[in-house]
Amino acid sequence: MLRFITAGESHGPALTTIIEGLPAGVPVDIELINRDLARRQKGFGRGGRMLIEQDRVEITAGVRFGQTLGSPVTMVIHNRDWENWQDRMSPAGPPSGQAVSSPRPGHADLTGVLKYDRQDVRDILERASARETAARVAVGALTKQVLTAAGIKIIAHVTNIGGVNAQVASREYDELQSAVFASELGCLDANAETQMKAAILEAKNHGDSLGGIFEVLALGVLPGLGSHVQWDRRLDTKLAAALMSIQAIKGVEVGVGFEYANLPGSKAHDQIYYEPERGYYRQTNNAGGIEGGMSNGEPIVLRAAMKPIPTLMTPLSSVDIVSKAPIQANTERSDVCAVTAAAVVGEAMTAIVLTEVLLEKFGNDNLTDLLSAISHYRQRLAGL
Ligand SMILES: Cc1cc2nc3c(=O)[nH]c(=O)nc-3n(C[C@H](O)[C@H](O)[C@H](O)COP(=O)(O)O)c2cc1C
Ligand SMILES: C=C(O[C@@H]1CC(C(=O)O)=C[C@@H](OP(=O)(O)O)[C@H]1O)C(=O)O
Repeated sequence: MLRFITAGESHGPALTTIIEGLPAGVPVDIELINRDLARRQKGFGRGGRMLIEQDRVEITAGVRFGQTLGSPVTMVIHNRDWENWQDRMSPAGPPSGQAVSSPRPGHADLTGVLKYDRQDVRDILERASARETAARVAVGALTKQVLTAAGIKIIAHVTNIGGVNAQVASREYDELQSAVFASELGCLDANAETQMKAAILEAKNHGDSLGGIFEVLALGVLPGLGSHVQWDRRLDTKLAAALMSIQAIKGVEVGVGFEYANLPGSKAHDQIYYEPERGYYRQTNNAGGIEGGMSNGEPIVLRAAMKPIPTLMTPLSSVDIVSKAPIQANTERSDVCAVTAAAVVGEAMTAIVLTEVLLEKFGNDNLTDLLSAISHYRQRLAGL
């Protein structure tokens, strides 16, 4: 079973993750992990923190001479900002600086202090912060190296920011990837991107914030990953949970998603065809590559909606947790819009889930056996 956890506070010394269940023999390219970490830091509308950090991964277990060993892999990403926070984040104390007593609507602050019996909102916001997603992106970039060996490619792009929608024509993967990498917002529509940037700037000037939507595409996915036989083994269950687990994600669609509600069955379902040299195929992909909780061999298409960033420089009303008097919410340094970063995290979470179900189906001891099992399965499906 592939599993991972992360640890680390936003302004603590480092983020750490342990991943267990990766096969031995996977070639590990650290620069590909660093490339995704750098992509996650991008995006017009990010706050001052991104000028401080230059995320790079350090692998401290489970990899030797550029290959996984089959043992748990540990990765560390150091927080450069820690240097500025050592007194306020000291594990040993004594407390320094003022406790934060003004919880922000939309953040974990108020419910966190109540649930965990804390008197300083910082005790909650440090871990609730999406800084943690840097560790997830490192895990995703590592699992992508298994997926690449199996011929599976993933890319995410931004389709909406603050109501400005991108028009996107379908393209080959390599073209998609270079267009996403070249765009400041990770958006495939240059005109929409200009309007999105103007909307972000306007929000910033008003002390406001914006959310949006990103789409994740997974190409080359074999049919039969996930299962219809149990609720928690369904691929759509796992992917929706993985995307929903990203801070500020409030909606997930598979394929045409909510649009299904407006379509009759005759227009909704992807009809099935067969050609000897191609096998089974569909001419449409409303299902987004998943039927009955299993991948069906068509591209997987997912969309996730992100709410606007909760920290506002023109703050919302709140209540002081000590005096209980009305107060303005805390105005920490903050992003104005982080949909571009969230898209990279979505790509990582999708990679992790697809790797999990791939390894569940074909075995996770070593890469050689994994690729043989995949090849045998492909041959059976091709009727050889
Ligand atoms: C990449 C990324 C960056 C974020 N940056 C900020 C930020 O700078 N300020 C902020 O208040 N929230 C930010 N958020 C959102 C909060 O982390 C999130 O709203 C909060 O943890 C509460 O969780 P919830 O929105 O899922 O309920 C960010 C989220 C992501 C995914
Ligand atoms: C640090 C990151 O994102 C942070 C997510 C975040 C939040 O509340 O979620 C708040 C901000 O942190 P800070 O208070 O240090 O400026 C963001 O910068 C990151 O993405 O690496």
